[in-house]
Amino acid sequence: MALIATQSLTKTYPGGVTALSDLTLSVEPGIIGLVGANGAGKSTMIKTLLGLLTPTTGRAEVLGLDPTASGEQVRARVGYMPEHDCLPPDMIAAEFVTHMGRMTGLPRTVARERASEALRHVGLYEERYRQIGGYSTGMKQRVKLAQALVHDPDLLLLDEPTNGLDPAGRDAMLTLIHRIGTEFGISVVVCSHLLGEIERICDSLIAIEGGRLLRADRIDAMTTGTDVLAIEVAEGTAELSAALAQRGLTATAEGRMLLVPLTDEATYDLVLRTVAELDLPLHRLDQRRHRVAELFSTAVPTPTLEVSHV
Ligand SMILES: Nc1ncnc2c1ncn2[C@@H]1O[C@H](COP(=O)(O)OP(=O)(O)OP(=O)(O)O)[C@@H](O)[C@H]1O
Repeated sequence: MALIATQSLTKTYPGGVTALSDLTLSVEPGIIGLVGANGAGKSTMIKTLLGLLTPTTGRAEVLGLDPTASGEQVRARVGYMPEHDCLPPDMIAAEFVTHMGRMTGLPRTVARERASEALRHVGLYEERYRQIGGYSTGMKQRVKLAQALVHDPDLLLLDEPTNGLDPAGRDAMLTLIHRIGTEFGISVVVCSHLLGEIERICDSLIAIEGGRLLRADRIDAMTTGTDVLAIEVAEGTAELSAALAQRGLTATAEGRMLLVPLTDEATYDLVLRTVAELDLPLHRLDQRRHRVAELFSTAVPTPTLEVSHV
């Protein structure tokens, strides 16, 4: 069974903005990145999956349930971390998370135990009796994550969990999300406009732009090998390029690398032989892989979408 599936999902807000347009996708359990520039429709997608927004047309399915018809059942099995600050500053973290547990229907003592456990998982156990208002931004994000975990969900929907964090805080949050996804066996959908940072912790990606689906697939399927061979030598790049040309291989320079078309296995041998004959120190020889960022580069420029350069 798919973790999440949508068929022609479209959401137009009353003002006329179409935030999601004809989205059809299916993703398997795991850690899934929902990536797109600001305004791409990520939050709308999350709220639709939770049953908080009703699709204008089309349908969604989460854990085999229709969130429009069975919103409560979906929310009983899904934890949600909203994007914006929504924490009561005067409340003690342990009380707040317990309260959120009670809201999901847990008995008082169970909710209290689960709250302590969730706060331990996010690294706030020692600080759990402090008022939330005195917490740092990173700690507040962790409380939001703890309340999403308190009822032991099967799926977490995290809306921009690294928002407002410095690079070290972002790293720590991503490591924590990865741990939750891998060690606890909970599937996670993590929204971000920063492709580079979530790409490394996710198994799959849903890439959207202007409400339209660019691609939903496993990351390894998006980064298959290209038919280009990248060669880097410590010195003698021009010399190598000329020698390759003599052997019928047209090399294009890209920074310190030479790129040659990879027609078959013989191309590797030809390059290796040429490098050896010229006695050049070879730094790198590998088949170029597609990068996830290429998904976005063919579409309308998205200045707010930061991509990794690997
Ligand atoms: N309640 C609403 N009423 C009208 N338009 C809305 C509403 N919420 C969102 N939108 C619009 O829908 C589009 C998608 O917004 P959404 O918040 O889903 O995008 P996002 O990818 O989550 O962006 P961000 O990262 O900035 O939150 C935007 O053009 C936004 O202005």
